[in-house]
Amino acid sequence: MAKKIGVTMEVGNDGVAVITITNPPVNSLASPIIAGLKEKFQDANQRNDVKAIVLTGNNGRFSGGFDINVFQQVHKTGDLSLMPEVSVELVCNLMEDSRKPVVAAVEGLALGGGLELAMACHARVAAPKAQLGLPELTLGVIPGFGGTQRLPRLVGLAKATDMILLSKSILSEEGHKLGLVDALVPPGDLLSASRKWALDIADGRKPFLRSLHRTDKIGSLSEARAILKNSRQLAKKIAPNMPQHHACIEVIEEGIVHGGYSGVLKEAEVFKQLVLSDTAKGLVHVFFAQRATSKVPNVTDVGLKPRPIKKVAIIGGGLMGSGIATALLLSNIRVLLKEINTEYLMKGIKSVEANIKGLVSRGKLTQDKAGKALSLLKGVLDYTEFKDVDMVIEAVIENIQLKQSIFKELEKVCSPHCILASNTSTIDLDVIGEKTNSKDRIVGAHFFSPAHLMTLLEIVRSKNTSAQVILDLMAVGKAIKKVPVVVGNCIGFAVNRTFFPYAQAAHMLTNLGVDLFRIDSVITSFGLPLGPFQLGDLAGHGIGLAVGPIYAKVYGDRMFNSPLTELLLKSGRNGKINGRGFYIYEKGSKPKPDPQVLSIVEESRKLTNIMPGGKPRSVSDKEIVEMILFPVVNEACRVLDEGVVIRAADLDIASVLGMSFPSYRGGIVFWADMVGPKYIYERLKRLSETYGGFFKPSRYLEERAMKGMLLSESQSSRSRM
Ligand SMILES: C[C@H](O)CC(=O)SCCNC(=O)CCNC(=O)[C@H](O)C(C)(C)COP(=O)(O)OP(=O)(O)OC[C@H]1O[C@@H](n2cnc3c(N)ncnc32)[C@H](O)[C@@H]1OP(=O)(O)O
Repeated sequence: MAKKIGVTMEVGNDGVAVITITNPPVNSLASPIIAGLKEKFQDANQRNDVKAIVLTGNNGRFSGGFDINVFQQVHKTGDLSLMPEVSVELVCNLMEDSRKPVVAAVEGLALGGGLELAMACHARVAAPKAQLGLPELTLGVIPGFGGTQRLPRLVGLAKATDMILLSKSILSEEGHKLGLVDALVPPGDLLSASRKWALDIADGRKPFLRSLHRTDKIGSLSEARAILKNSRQLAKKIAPNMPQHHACIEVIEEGIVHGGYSGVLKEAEVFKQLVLSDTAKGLVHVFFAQRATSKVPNVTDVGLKPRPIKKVAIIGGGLMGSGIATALLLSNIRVLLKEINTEYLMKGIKSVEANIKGLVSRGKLTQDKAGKALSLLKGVLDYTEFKDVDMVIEAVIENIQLKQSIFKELEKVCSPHCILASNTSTIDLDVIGEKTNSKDRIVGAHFFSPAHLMTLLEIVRSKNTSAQVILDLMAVGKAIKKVPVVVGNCIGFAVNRTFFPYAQAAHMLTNLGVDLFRIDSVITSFGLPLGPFQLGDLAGHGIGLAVGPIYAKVYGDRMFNSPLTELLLKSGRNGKINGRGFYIYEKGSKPKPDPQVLSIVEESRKLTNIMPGGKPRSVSDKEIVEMILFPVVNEACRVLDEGVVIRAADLDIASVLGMSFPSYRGGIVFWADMVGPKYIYERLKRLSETYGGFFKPSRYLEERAMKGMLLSESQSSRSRM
């Protein structure tokens, strides 16, 4: 059945017209809604029986803002005329400048364009816990329905810039204290209180306030300039590669200096420029791609319901096990943490406590909630209590025999409905479950470190994993505030597999004579938070050395063998964990490049002997980015070709959340499509002619380059799902 969407107006005997937006699930402001609002406001303004107006949203949600699908259509077509005229025609003329008072009755959420409509009303009455914010910058644009002008006038400039630049929403309780919300009432009284408020304005018992005309919260010009100066510094820090933050500050400043209406006009102009920016294209893609991950064919569309998961056992209290335990406890799931002896168990419990204390000290968790979370944790040394757990997550070291024996044991001690998950990052799930008869309930739950902070959860399914088990794990993932991405079974799964050439390419470049600290700095300027060498330090070089052979076994034809990691370890540098790697790590200060590493690099260069003519290769920054990230794109192509992910956009989300690939570049595949498959293919081909198989373009890339297709265009031919 088609969903019912539209705008309705009902005029009561009291002379109040209630205009209601209906566009489930979030009442987004799609073009027909905007047309409907214009029509109803025109009508209400003209009708003699209407004294005052209340604007509200159906089904407990005011509005989630402008319809983001329209941005996507504009990106596909380049046609800006798809954007309806709202800011002046509807918001200023029909609403704010209406001679009849308009009151917003806000419940659930008023975000983006939704809050902007509410701010154009002459008062706002809200139910408790309504979410209010202007998150437009996360989509690469700025508020475009006058929000850059009205929010500062309602909550003050400092608070408004903070909310807009950081895309931070607030609850209606805080909004009430700030003056954004005029009255806070129980949900059941929302409409009656709003009607009354509107009539009070109409009859002169309450002030008729137009937000855009207010100046009482802006302060003096010099105060405003000081606040905007701080905002510019903040923007430089949080968004060095994005245009919308600085553009937004310019627009706010216009309104401060030349008045709100001038600000509204500039806002509309800048908004249109930003909609078409690459940043907006990338961020809008990420918005929809993230939501698409929760749609898994034959899992989420076959009428299955997730089973409740209330108690989880974790085997191994190391870095991963304790992080996973923390994430579960914080979402009120009981955890049994199993270790092999008391010493390790105490260590594991202490790590969980430290994770939770860290959140309290950073103000992210109250003491009360911390106490509640820790009360749900129990340490054990055997399997006695495993009989009533709903799920086990194994998080021991990457040792095939050990994992096989654990799963064999789990099959005996757990109930037959219990989900048996492994947090392995490299080992084939089929091999782990080889010695069991429970292959349908064996699944990979690949968390990223630190597991209580990183949001990606790769759910790895083997050919045998049942749809029910995948659905259950997806539900747990969401409950613990992760973004689950379902992937197929292969060495490295989606993220580690796609990014294994990342460090290798960096090692090759260094062995070709390029300064390793320059490589890190070029890659961080591109937008990744850590360059490949610093990332290696963070993971620990011991791990790199241990998993190398596992990758070499299957992907050996396209690996670059660098002696650098081994030499580094020989010199006692394991990375951040022991304070020394490529960088020096001292408590309380930023990592410092260690000049002593250069002699180790020299030794590596001698051993590999790949510098052309024995001389360091001179490369531009652009070449560094290409030589490091194009091999990653090439591997992403193989991941797509083999059907390791359901859709290319899943790999984008996995790269953004698992590797911190910049979201404003849309993820690894989206970025590659923007650069152009043909260009990437040609560059890799030329590089492979000089430097060999490491750069050899994959069949998938070659095919798409030849046919002029995008990498994201085609579905896999050989699905692993
Ligand atoms: C001119 C203006 O200034 C410009 C704007 O207003 S830009 C838009 C600003 N608004 C936003 O950024 C809000 C974006 N939405 C959200 O943050 C969240 O969806 C929410 C907090 C509203 C709800 O979250 P939650 O309940 O978890 O539901 P969520 O799964 O995210 O969304 C439900 C569905 O609504 C869709 N949706 C949410 N907001 C939407 C919007 N503004 N436009 C179009 N679709 C939207 C989602 O795509 C999803 O669709 P799907 O079911 O087909 O996948």
